[in-house]
Amino acid sequence: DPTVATATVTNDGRSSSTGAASTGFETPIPGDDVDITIMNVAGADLGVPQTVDVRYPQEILAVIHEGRNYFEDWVKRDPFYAPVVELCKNQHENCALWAALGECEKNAAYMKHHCPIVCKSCEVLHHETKCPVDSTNIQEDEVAWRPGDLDKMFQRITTDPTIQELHQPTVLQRPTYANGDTEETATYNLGFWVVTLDNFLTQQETEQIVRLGHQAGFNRSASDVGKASQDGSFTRRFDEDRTSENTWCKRPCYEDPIVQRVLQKMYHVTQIHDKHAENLQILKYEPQQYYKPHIDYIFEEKSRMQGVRILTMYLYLSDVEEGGGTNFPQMDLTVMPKRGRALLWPSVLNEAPNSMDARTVHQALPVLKGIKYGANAWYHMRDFKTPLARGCA
Ligand SMILES: O=C(O)CCC(=O)C(=O)O
Ligand SMILES: [Fe+2]
Repeated sequence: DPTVATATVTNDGRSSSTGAASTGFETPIPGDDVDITIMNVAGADLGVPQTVDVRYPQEILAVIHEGRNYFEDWVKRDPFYAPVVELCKNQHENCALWAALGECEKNAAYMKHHCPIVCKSCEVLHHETKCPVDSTNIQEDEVAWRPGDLDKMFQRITTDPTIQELHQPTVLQRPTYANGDTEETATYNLGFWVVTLDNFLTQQETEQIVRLGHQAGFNRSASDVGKASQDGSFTRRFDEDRTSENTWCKRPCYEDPIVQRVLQKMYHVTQIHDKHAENLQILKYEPQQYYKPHIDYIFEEKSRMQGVRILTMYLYLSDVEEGGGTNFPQMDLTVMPKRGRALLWPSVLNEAPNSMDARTVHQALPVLKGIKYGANAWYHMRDFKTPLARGCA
């Protein structure tokens, strides 16, 4: 109803995975002499005392009451929670209000960590205890890219004589014109780096990865990355956004000698150690299957041990008779599948390599004829394999 004035309660801190960390609700009609809020010590035993908004007193007090029961009956008594009893507290005065307005679900990423009692989510603090991220502890050499390294990597890939000879890199997009090129003469567009390497994999290598994928077993892909919405915010994807199937190249696939050779080739090109990479994610698309526009960058990982995804190396493992291109809608660019071809693009900015490059939205267009096999290699800012082994990734 457009005539109803709304105010916005904004959870401070990070933006949420549901986009705006906000909830619209009615404010008193201007001129009303109602005090909007009264400060109250409700829930002072559960962390920061909670503001009781006079428009929702019952709801807020009910949330606090339930949260207290949860804390007293479960968290304090169940040994499972012992490591986090002291840590689990509401950290913001509006936790109860937000919970009453449904924010524990709508804005779970922020709420579960900052309002764990009213959201009944003390267990998430286990993760933080088990998987601590101390930014002062991160060694320079543990970071894949410092500002400027992204450009340096792509400059090297596109000029190194050995890479030229072995893989024939093609620049489809780059941030500025190369020396001597002009708008008229350039065979690429300007934008974030997009480079393909034809003949990156041999037929034997592609066939082996596909075989190992089948051995591991393909499953319908689940949500795992951020999806661009119209307002530029990002939400968790729904399964309809991705109809392909995938599997992960863990053991024994990861230890296969042919896979190890592929990983060495990837290192030769990227110069990013394999420990920064997720296990290859092997994909299979049958006719009509697709993956809607999304970004590979994951906001939540900024504060995790592994850091954000900085680079995607996508491997085409089959020729596709028709369709199945990888399309970058904002850049009007489509890369067609070709067996053995690798496609490289960054998810972050050269000057700020922890920050997302929002132009990198991409999709897998529907396969029209034939079967498409591919594989994602996602590189992270920091070591991915150690947190993976600890259950922290
Ligand atoms: O299959 C493709 O062409 C792209 C797949 C993709 O973007 C992904 O899996 O994240
Ligand atoms: Fe992707």
